[in-house]
Amino acid sequence: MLQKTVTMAATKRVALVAHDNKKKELVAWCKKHHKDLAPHTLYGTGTTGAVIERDADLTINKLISGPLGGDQQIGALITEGKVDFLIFFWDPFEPLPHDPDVKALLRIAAVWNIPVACNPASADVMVHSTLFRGSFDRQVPDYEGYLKERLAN
Ligand SMILES: O=C(CO)COP(=O)(O)O
Repeated sequence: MLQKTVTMAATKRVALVAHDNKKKELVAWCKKHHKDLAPHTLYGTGTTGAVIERDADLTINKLISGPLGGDQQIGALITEGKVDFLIFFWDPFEPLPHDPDVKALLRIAAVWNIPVACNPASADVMVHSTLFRGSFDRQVPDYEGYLKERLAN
């Protein structure tokens, strides 16, 4: 796959998502990192976003609730180049009716080389990294090049 480089701005776009059994853990993590998160643009699936706003006092651009398509909305934002980091505390113990959407979000994050944190430890590493705090270059699929190649065949 052809790749191109994008440079992330100092203000990051961070998507926050947690399954029901993980929401308390994510809220606690958001409170702990309030200062790290507050300057950035934050997105969240519907319930996660509302709970973070209510309990961690952060402003979240709230999408629709996960089981109704919120994971897919975050995936769409990723393909549009509008998300830089994904913090997704998914539940490793419980199958969910929208498991295909969860899998699709994790897949599209891998396709677009999005840093993903799935638990508090990996999210700690993420926000403490110099890459989160400064600007950084990331390789992403070169869609125009990809399309040109597909049309030539
Ligand atoms: O189900 C989710 C992610 O798969 C999260 O959705 P809610 O934030 O609406 O609970």
